[in-house]
Amino acid sequence: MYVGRFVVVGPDVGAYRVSSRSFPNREITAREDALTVGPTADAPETDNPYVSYNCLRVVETPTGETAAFGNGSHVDPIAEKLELGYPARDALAESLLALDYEKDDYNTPRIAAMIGDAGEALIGTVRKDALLVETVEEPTLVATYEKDSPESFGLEADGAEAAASEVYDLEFEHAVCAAGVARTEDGFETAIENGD
Ligand SMILES: NC(=O)c1ncn([C@@H]2O[C@H](COP(=O)(O)O)[C@@H](O)[C@H]2O)c1NC=O
Repeated sequence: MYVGRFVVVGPDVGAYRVSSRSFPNREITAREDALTVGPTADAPETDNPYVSYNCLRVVETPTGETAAFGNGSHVDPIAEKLELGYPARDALAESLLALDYEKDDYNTPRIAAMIGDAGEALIGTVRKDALLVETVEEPTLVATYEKDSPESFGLEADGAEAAASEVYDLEFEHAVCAAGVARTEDGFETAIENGD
């Protein structure tokens, strides 16, 4: 099954996977304050605005650290609103709605998730027909296609590296790269899985 990009999030661990038919030559790199999806050195040039973006950011909010992740440029306003102290629900809903679903051939939804340092976790998506933002108590998945409403998902990983490799290895077709994030006693740890 092809579900496109997806996030999984629970109170302690989260992950984001890029699956792609149209632009598989991509990788995640660690920048100073973000994990970024972008083309590999040998990738053909593209002007597709949805190919490169910060997919995961860890920010300081007025109440502690928070990790935000998703499938596009909405991750930045979500992170910035969380830094400003917006309630997590509002940061997700306002940013998803402001940027809205992608105006491509598939009306691709935007998906997002966050984990706060007290274990508060939320997931959200904006589709052509809906805006959904939910608090989650157990690992939950939402994808761009097919599984496009949040559903319970048995993520077993208990660390960032394990989460990135677990979602990368899932059976869903056209895996490209993945990021993982986990809450630890010393703040959030992140990890990247770019395959072989
Ligand atoms: N975020 C991404 O990495 C991403 N990659 C591709 N897209 C969009 O999804 C469309 C379909 O891509 P694909 O056939 O690779 O699933 C692309 O034309 C593009 O508009 C993306 N946008 C949302 O998921």
